[in-house]
Amino acid sequence: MQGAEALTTYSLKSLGWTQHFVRQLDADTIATAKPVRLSAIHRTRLDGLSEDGPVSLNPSVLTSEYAVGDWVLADGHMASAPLERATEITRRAAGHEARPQLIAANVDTLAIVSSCNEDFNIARLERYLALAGMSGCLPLLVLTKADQVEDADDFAQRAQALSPALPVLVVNAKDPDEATKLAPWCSDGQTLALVGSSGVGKTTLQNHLTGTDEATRDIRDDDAKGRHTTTGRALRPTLHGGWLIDTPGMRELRLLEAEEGIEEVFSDILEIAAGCKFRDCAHESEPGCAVRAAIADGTLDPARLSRWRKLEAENRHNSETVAQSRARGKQLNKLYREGKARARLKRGED
Ligand SMILES: Nc1nc2c(ncn2[C@@H]2O[C@H](COP(=O)(O)OP(=O)(O)OP(=O)(O)O)[C@@H](O)[C@H]2O)c(=O)[nH]1
Ligand SMILES: [Zn+2]
Repeated sequence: MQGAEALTTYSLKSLGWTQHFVRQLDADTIATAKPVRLSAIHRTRLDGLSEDGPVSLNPSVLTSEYAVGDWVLADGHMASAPLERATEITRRAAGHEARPQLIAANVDTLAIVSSCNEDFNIARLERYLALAGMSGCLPLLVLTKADQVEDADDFAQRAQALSPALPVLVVNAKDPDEATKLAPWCSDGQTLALVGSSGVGKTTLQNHLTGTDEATRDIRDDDAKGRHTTTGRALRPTLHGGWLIDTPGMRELRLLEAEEGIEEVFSDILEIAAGCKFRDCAHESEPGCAVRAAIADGTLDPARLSRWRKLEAENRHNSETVAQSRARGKQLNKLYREGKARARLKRGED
């Protein structure tokens, strides 16, 4: 390794290769397979990283079937279809058709970034948690701009109340030492992605984690390709032995078929609703409504109920306008269950 980035090689493990992918190969393939992790998807070409360094491959299926973070097997310059993903982040595509659009694959942890000020919004955090649940990624909550408020811990406590198991970090993203609090989630071949509103500090955190600032990043891209571009940088190595995925779509994720994720985040309400007299109770004016009773006796926060309603309504709206939603939904549910199982396994190992 001569310092030139193009010569850098990685072991499969450090690229994020796990048993999940090994299991998909038969005995013959394992010996000869050339696994490649995709780092950028172009119109007719795929960039990837292999044990032997960066490669450029020709797709064997539509390029829209591939996502940054996918694993493929290379046969010469030909890429196989993507291996079955461990996790999959999709969003509702812009425009009338509203197809599900792949954002990224095999992201281990989805960091939900919010600042400790105007941006802090419990309903939005719940949306992102639902999204993480649906994608199969483990959620991590990062509260930035701790240096700009007096009561950062208060924000952390309110966020923690969403789920006791949720890791919550409070940082001043501009401080490199504080940014390294995210290192455990992007070390040892682990892949991290950041979501959150504009201006909350995602770029600042990513630059610290990858050891680049915008200026040097631009210069390096000029050097490598002879033109100014950051498209090759969708999958970037961190200083800690892991990966960051940052695609344009990652920044504006919307809910898609997130029902299961919503159910998980609002499981307390669903448990209460199980006690309603009518199975299809709308919790409006029906007799024997356990949800309204819980609000009346103070066990359920009415604001939380209305956030749940809003999210459900929005999700229904999104889902109805999505063509192919059923097939995709089934596939997502499967991934979601696998992700949950994997998450449990991981927690057990800690
Ligand atoms: N004081 C303080 N400033 C911060 C912090 N995090 C980010 N900023 C500043 O907020 C501004 C926006 O930060 P970015 O990292 O560009 O935010 P972003 O989330 O990448 O925004 P988009 O690129 O629009 O998605 C910059 O001026 C940062 O220096 C923080 O924790 N404390
Ligand atoms: Zn009810």
